[in-house]
Amino acid sequence: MAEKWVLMVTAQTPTNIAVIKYWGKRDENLILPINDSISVTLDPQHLCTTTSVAVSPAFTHDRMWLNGKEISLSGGRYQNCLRELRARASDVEDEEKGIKIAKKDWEKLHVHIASYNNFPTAAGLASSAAGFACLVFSLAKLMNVKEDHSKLSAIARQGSGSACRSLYGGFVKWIMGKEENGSDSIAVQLADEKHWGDLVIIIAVVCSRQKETSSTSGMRETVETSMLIEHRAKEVVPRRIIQMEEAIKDHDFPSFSRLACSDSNQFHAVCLDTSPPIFYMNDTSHRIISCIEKWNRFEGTPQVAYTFDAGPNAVLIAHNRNAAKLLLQRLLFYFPPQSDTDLSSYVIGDKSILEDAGVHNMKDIEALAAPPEVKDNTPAQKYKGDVSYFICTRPGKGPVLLNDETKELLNAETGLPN
Ligand SMILES: Nc1ncnc2c1ncn2[C@@H]1O[C@H](COP(=O)(O)OP(=O)(O)OP(=O)(O)O)[C@@H](O)[C@H]1O
Ligand SMILES: C[C@@](O)(CCOP(=O)(O)OP(=O)(O)O)CC(=O)O
Repeated sequence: MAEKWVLMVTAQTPTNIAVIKYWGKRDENLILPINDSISVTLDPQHLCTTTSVAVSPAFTHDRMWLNGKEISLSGGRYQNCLRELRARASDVEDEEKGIKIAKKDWEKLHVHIASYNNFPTAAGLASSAAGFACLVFSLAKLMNVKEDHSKLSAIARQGSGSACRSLYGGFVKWIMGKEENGSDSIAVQLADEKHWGDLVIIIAVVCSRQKETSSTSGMRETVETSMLIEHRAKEVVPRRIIQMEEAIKDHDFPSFSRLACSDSNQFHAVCLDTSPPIFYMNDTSHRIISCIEKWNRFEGTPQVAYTFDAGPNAVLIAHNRNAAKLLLQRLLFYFPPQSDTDLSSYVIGDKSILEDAGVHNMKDIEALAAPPEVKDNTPAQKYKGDVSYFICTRPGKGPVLLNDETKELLNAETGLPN
């Protein structure tokens, strides 16, 4: 009877978008980068991973289910995270359930992990970042690992580099570090999500199919073949990191925007400088860039920043709600949905921006006027159906424990997926 218990923890972790990009490793196994990077954590209300982890003497081996399907934990990245966590586990006691786990028992006990992403996996929406951050955060709680978030970030980093930045909310810097063992390659919070609460983020999901070149192999090929990457890592990024930290501290949107857009463009330029070249953006991505650039120039000062990760999806950061409203009107004007699409599934997340934009139904989209920056004599071309959907969100908080039993992904008695 005593051996039948299951102890479980459930947590939720956000994803993040880099505004100064990580691209290139100096150590493939430990996942040590060749430059610092800075990201904005996205509101977990709209994009997040939920993970339940459980331990029981009845479990015969470590197992994991991702979005309902069992996946193998034999990969080096999962193994590295599990090993690092087990090595730091402490005594655990649950008086209510009469459970006592001694520190040394963790080496023999097995865990079950069930995780769910509320957005497409491996589609360039940083599922690996939220996923590994959540795995490490929830297991650390289960195993009573008494280390701070920065130390945990160094473990999440070994699952996926960008995951280390998802251990914090708001604005986060991943310090590349100098040590060979990676102990100083950690994430730190620059400012929390309330610091610059005016920012509104709209993601244009251009394509949610799985991508051709993963970030991992893409950056390896860049480091091996690009001549530009060294200049970027050594000369350009260090200066941009200092400027970006200043811009965030001072709420200086024009600098923030110029740095974020330039850094995204340079990241895609080093991808193009890779042999064979890597194309992550497509025609729709390029059209979105042109639309933002034209508008920012017309206004004389940036209204919106754009940034693209290893895929065609655009992440657009608007200065404030008014800029977000004008942005959404432009996006819906150029990229209206297919006629059979439902507006409520075309713009998801924080739908209040849609209200601000005065768009309540498909007719309102058809009635949108061409933006004033479009020259009168050239009719604006529209690209119906080229965007799958838009997600409206904002900067958000870091990982949290969930105490709501209805959110648990594993059965409290069997430890198997619900
Ligand atoms: N919730 C999760 N828990 C644990 N691992 C996850 C989770 N979600 C994704 N992963 C891991 O991350 C991998 C996907 O990472 P990949 O880098 O290919 O895509 P992505 O993170 O969505 O895109 P990108 O990093 O370019 O933004 C999955 O195959 C899986 O191994
Ligand atoms: C373009 C990026 O999103 C690259 C992310 O790369 P990953 O963190 O997915 O790569 P691995 O460390 O190999 O798992 C830029 C960024 O997030 O900084």
